[in-house]
Amino acid sequence: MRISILGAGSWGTALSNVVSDNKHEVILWARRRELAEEINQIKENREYLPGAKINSSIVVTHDLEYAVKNSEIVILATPSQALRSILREAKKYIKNDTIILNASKGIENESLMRMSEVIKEEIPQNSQIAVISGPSHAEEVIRRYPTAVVVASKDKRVLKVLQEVFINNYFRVYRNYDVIGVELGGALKNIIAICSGVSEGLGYGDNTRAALITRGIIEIMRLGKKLGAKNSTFSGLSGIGDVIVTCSSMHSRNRRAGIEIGKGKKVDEIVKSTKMVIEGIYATKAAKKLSDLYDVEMPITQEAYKVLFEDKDPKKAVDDLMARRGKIEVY
Ligand SMILES: NC(=O)C1=CN([C@@H]2O[C@H](COP(=O)(O)OP(=O)(O)OC[C@H]3O[C@@H](n4cnc5c(N)ncnc54)[C@H](OP(=O)(O)O)[C@@H]3O)[C@@H](O)[C@H]2O)C=CC1
Ligand SMILES: O=C(CO)COP(=O)(O)O
Repeated sequence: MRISILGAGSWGTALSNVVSDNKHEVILWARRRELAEEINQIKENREYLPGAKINSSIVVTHDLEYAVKNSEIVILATPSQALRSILREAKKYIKNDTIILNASKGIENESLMRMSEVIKEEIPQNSQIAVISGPSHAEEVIRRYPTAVVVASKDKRVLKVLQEVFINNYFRVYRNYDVIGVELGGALKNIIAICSGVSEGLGYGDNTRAALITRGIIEIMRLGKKLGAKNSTFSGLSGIGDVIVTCSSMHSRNRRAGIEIGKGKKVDEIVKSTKMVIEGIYATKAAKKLSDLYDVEMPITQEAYKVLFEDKDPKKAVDDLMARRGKIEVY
C-alpha cells in the first residue's frame, strides 16, 4: 500500500520505519525542506531520533501534494495543536476513500475536540477515520524493541486493514472500537506524566509516582465516562499502559519537563529550551476546561493547571492534594 505520514518528528519517523519494515511504500512529509533533504541523504533523523537509521526505501519530502496524493492511508503524526492547520492544507489532496489515522495525542485547546473529531470536522465526507495509541516511545520503536499498541475505529474493515499494515514481530497491534476512550487515554496520560516528573523533581519517590499513576487513571476514567468512553478501555494499552510508560520512562518529554518544573524551572523556559512538543501542557489546559464544564472531579489535573498556568509552587500543589479530606477509594 502507499502510506503517507505527515510529521517528521520522532513519532512520524518511527512509524514510517514500522510500515516500511512491512514492505509498504512510505512517504514521510517534513514541514522543513532542509530536514527532508537531510533525512533522505543520511537516512537518519538526526534532529529527533539521533543514532538510529531508517530504511533506505522511505522517501522524505517537503511537498505536501506529492506526499498525500494517491495514498491509501494518511497518518497524522504532528503535534495536536497543529493538526488542524496541516489537515486544512492537505485535505484537497486526500481521496474520500483514504484511511486517515491519527497518531497524535492531544485535545484541541480552542474547540476541546479530540483529534479524530477535528479530522471529521475538516473532512466530513471521509468516514474511514482511526486512531493509534499506546505505550510506544519512538526512541524504542525505531530500535525495534517489542511494543504493543492499539488501533481504534468504528469501522471493522478499517481496523483489520490497519492491524495488518502495522503488525510485525516487534510491533504488536490490538483492535478496539472505542475511539473516544483510546484517544482520551493517549491525550490525558501526558498530564499525569508531567505530575510524575514534578514529584521526582521535588525529590519524592516511588510511592508518590504509584499514587499519581493510580489516582491519575481514575481521573481519566471519570472524565472519559462523562465523554462517552468505555471504562474498560482505560485498563488497556492506551490507558494504564501509556500512563505507566510515560510516568516512568527516561524518554518521556512530559516527564522530563515535569522534573524540571519540580526543580524550580519556569514552564516558559522549558518550552523555549526544546523543539520537541510537550503535549501535556496543552492537555492540562483542555482537561481543566472539560473538568469544569462537565463538573468532573479531577484534583490532580486541577493542581497541574495551577502549577503550569498560575505559577503555583509545585510543593504546595502536592501538599494541597495530600491535605484533601479522607475518602472512600471509589471511582
Ligand atoms: N515521540 C513519541 O514517542 C510519541 C509521540 N506521539 C505523539 O505524536 C505527536 C507528534 O509528536 P512527536 O513526533 O514526538 O514530536 P516531536 O517533538 O518529535 O517533533 C515535533 C514535530 O512536529 C513539527 N511541528 C512542530 N510544530 C509544528 C507546527 N506548528 N506545525 C506543523 N508541524 C509542527 C516539527 O517540525 P519541525 O521539525 O519543522 O519543527 C516536528 O516534525 C504528538 O502528539 C505526540 O504526543 C505519540 C506516540 C509516541
Ligand atoms: O506518548 C508517548 C509514549 O507512548 C510519548 O510520550 P512523551 O510525549 O511524554 O515523550
